[in-house]
Amino acid sequence: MTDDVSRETPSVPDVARRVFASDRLSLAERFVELLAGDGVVRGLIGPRETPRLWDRHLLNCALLAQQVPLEATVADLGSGAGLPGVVLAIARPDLRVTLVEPLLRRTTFLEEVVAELGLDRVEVLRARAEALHGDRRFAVVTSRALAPLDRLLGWSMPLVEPTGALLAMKGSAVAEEITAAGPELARWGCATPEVLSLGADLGLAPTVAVRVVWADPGRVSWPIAAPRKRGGQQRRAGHARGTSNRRRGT
Ligand SMILES: C[S@@+](CC[C@H](N)C(=O)[O-])C[C@H]1O[C@@H](n2cnc3c(N)ncnc32)[C@H](O)[C@@H]1O
Repeated sequence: MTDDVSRETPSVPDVARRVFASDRLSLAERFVELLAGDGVVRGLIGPRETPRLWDRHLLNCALLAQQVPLEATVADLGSGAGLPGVVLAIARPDLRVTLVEPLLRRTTFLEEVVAELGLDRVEVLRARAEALHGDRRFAVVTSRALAPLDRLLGWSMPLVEPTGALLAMKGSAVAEEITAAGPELARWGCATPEVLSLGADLGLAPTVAVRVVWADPGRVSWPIAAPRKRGGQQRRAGHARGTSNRRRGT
């Protein structure tokens, strides 16, 4: 860390008052403090991110909340320090959020954050996404900075309910990712992805997300099996390796 990087908690921007309900804003502020403090000290957030915790992290993750149906179950894959999962839980207390993260250092931080903020509808699972295949399904499966879309489909779609959606935060290369994922989208039986540009109405730099749903929800059977690769063996998604590594909590 260079000396010129401020570790001070950034102050709340005015726009945050329009993004978070008044009774949830203090939780968002506390989460920013935790990220700027322990999150940086424990190496979960780069010190250079501290001044932009609101703009680059909290606010754009909160924009995703508008896209999640009422009282939905949400799995946030590769949650890291809680982005976007913890922010969704703060912004939308009606949601049931499962934070899925394989690294102990990160799940320990997540459990502390959940306890400190009193987020009683949030569970922390120390697991890789694949370890939940065949075991759990969710209305919405979110992620940010986890993997390119083609790989994300294989990790996420077995967890998506027939009428649910994958909702991934992406960067400006989203169109290229969708093109590259063409064969995987077809193989999994997904509809054409929808690209969302969020935040313009609030004067924020656009946050880009992609939503992927099943093309034919009526044909999605359970457990959702990985579709056959040309010339390859079909394998049951529910028997993904790593299940023995799945643990609740730390
Ligand atoms: C680049 S970080 C992104 C963290 C957070 N989503 C964010 O945007 O700040 C990717 C995270 O995904 C986790 N991860 C990697 N492979 C995974 C998998 N197969 N299933 C679930 N999480 C995974 C890593 O441990 C890491 O915490």
